[in-house]
Amino acid sequence: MRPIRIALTKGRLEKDTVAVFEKLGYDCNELINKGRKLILQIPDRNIEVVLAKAADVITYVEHGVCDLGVVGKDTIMEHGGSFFEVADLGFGRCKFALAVKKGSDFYSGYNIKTIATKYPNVAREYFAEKGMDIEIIKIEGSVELAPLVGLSDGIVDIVETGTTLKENGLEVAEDVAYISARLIVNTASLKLRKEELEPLIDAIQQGSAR
Ligand SMILES: Nc1ncnc2c1ncn2[C@@H]1O[C@H](COP(=O)(O)OP(=O)(O)OP(=O)(O)O)[C@@H](O)[C@H]1O
Ligand SMILES: O=P(O)(O)OC[C@H]1O[C@H](OP(=O)(O)OP(=O)(O)O)[C@H](O)[C@@H]1O
Repeated sequence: MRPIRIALTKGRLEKDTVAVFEKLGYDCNELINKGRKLILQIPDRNIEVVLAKAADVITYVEHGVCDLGVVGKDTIMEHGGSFFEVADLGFGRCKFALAVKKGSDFYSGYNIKTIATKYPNVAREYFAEKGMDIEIIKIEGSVELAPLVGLSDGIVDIVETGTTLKENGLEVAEDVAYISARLIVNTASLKLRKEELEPLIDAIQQGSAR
């Protein structure tokens, strides 16, 4: 049988995830000195770590080629999927928010409002719950630009420190959802490799507790 495989989101969540493994005493040499390598070994635990883009972490876990995944709640909310979310790891904290130009009232007037966002499903669901019709424009990055140049009335985006909003004359109108890194697990793996996975899930959960 292959080693237990964990898909890890590249980028902002990477350092904190590796810190959890280090706290558990795992040999993280390959992870720390990874270069351009994408599959890395934690040799003393017979664990393989796969580095992937956030949405792909879900894909690898859903297909069962990875047993576990570390991914932001933002990605889970946007992409959904069939897996178990087993732990809130408490790092990668930020939020989804509706933001507008400073001093403007998003809800004023009767026109259909336009939202620019990298997260169309999250935005659609948020306004659907309010029973509000909106137009969504998908943007790939630097979403804060959209209301500034007149493309949209507001944005639904990730806010962490609030610096990007502040430096661009925008402000939070409403908080949409709390975000943090989550541990996800393939549904079949949890049954078939229960004896290996349960202690590992518990350990990662404990290692992530501050
Ligand atoms: N300020 C932030 N902006 C974006 N994501 C953040 C922030 N703070 C924490 N996160 C979390 O970190 C995760 C990874 O973010 P990161 O920017 O590294 O990758 P990404 O969202 O896929 O962006 P990109 O497409 O630019 O690679 C996010 O999914 C989110 O859960
Ligand atoms: O509240 P802050 O601490 O300023 O962080 C929030 C910013 O960080 C993210 O952008 P990212 O850096 O991933 O770039 P992007 O806009 O190209 O997605 C997010 O989309 C916001 O723009």
